[in-house]
Amino acid sequence: MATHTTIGIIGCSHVGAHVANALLAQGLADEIRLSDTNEKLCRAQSNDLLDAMSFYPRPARVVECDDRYEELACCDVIVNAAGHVDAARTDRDGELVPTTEEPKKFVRRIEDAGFTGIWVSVSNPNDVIATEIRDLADCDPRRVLGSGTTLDSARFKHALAGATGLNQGSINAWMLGEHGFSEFALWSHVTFGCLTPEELEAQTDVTLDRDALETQAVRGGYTTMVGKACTEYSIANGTVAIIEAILGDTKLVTPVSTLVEGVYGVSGHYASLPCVIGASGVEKVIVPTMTPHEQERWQASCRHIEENIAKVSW
Ligand SMILES: NC(=O)c1ccc[n+]([C@@H]2O[C@H](COP(=O)([O-])OP(=O)(O)OC[C@H]3O[C@@H](n4cnc5c(N)ncnc54)[C@H](O)[C@@H]3O)[C@@H](O)[C@H]2O)c1
Repeated sequence: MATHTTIGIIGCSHVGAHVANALLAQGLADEIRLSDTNEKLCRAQSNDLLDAMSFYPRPARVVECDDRYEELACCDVIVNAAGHVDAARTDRDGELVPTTEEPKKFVRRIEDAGFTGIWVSVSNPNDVIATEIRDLADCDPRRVLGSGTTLDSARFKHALAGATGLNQGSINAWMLGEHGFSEFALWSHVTFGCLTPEELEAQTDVTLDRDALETQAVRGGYTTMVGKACTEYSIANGTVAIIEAILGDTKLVTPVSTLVEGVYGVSGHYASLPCVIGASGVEKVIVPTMTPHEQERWQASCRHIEENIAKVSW
């Protein structure tokens, strides 16, 4: 673990503020640097977090940086949660044009000010924005990752736990491809404890409706969105799990959006695959053996990301 950990957060509305709170609640940061173009919001979030300091396990500094992005260059990790979630009311692709405008305003400024840490991008469309940040930073791709299907894989486990009555922590289940409607469940690698879905069905009275469970994972965010116009708890905790793996160099294996290079015919942009996360960021991309059907779905999902990338420029 770095001796003095400083985490930057760009965009401190629902997601950014929850990331900050979760980091402080877990005692993972010595300093949090908040940036938001909405200065009133940035001040309010800083003040609210400082008001909570008595209840966190250890003291930390919270620094309000507004849009003075260079002040984030000293961070170990920068979380990008700058976005326009209102444009994603029915589909994350709604944010394609407004949210790809944002990294152009800060990535080069922060890199040129000497940032050498890891970018963890949460903003949507997640794979497009992560590709953009890496292109703008023009850096080792290990230094840039998107939260990708971290959240969707947690949603898949939520659905599977509901269907089986088993604890989510005993379920190993992955959504891969785009963080969006084209993603797919890697059913060939789902396990309950050490049982395959077929073994579980043979030994219990559980019957898994695979299509319905996958739909719950893909569409589950919109159950939350219709009620509160954002999603925040799961993504914030998932992002903090990634940050913890970077700070602690823990070699966590988790699905994140990473630069795809020659995976089942796909190259040149970000999409989610299982990755080993450590101090350098994405330290290894793991390519699971996919069935022919999963390969087709992976390629179709990546085509959707490529079509979106072709619609914007940076
Ligand atoms: N990857 C995931 O699983 C996941 C889950 C939930 C939300 N999201 C995405 O995360 C992003 C944030 O979500 P939210 O609900 O907090 O969105 P939001 O629209 O409520 O807040 C975005 C914040 O970013 C700020 N901002 C915009 N441009 C900025 C810039 N250039 N510099 C600094 N601040 C800037 C805005 O002022 C605003 O406060 C959105 O893109 C959303 O779609 C991703």
